[in-house]
Amino acid sequence: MLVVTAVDAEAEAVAAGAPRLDVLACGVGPAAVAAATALALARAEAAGSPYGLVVSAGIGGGIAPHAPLGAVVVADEIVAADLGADTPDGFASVEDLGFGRVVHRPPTALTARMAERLSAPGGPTAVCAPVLTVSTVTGTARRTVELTARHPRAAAEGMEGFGVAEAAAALSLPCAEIRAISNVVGPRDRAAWRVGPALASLKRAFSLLNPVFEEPSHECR
Ligand SMILES: O=C(O)c1cccc(C(=O)CC[C@H]2O[C@@H](n3cnc4c(=O)[nH]cnc43)[C@H](O)[C@@H]2O)c1
Repeated sequence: MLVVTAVDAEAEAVAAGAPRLDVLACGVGPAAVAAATALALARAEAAGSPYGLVVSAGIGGGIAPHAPLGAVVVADEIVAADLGADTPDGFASVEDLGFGRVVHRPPTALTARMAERLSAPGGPTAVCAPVLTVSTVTGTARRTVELTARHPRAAAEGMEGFGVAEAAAALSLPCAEIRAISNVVGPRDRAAWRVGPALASLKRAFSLLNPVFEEPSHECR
């Protein structure tokens, strides 16, 4: 399997927890990761050693009350939350508009196994819920209210999951997403960010998840 992160610090945390996995830092935002992930997947396939699963991993914003700082969110839906049109009647997604998709669903059995493993004693607080992908980080109460009204079950926000999922889907591969919570989604407050503890949670999560990724049905090819 291939794990895709945005930045090197996230890739290092994943590799420290799961040293045998292929991990690639592909840049920030859905477009950067979609392009780099598609290239990596296509190259692996052309070389005769295709991947069987792609996982988007990194830090993310936690949506109250679902995901507190340090928690780990496993996506049961990977949602492009701002891909659409602003209209006088509110936001219309590209799916509403009839020319695209805004949700990828990871394999249910895989996300259930991931959540189960993370709930082991000594593991981080684990939540299985939709994770939103945005191109603009939420930084106001108004935007938070708007997003949570549209996605009441969502527990986290990041900037890459949907891009990774689109690349995986282009090669007919399953995709999963995992976010370790570094900040609370809401009015911008850089001083409240806890990036170090979130990276430690990400590392711990991947060390717990190793056995799941080595199970035959999700085996790296
Ligand atoms: O300057 C800011 O206010 C600010 C707020 C949140 C994130 C940033 C970044 O530039 C980091 C983006 C990077 O980290 C992931 N991430 C972490 N927290 C969030 C979030 O609350 N919403 C969206 N993305 C987040 C993201 O996946 C990127 O890789 C700056």
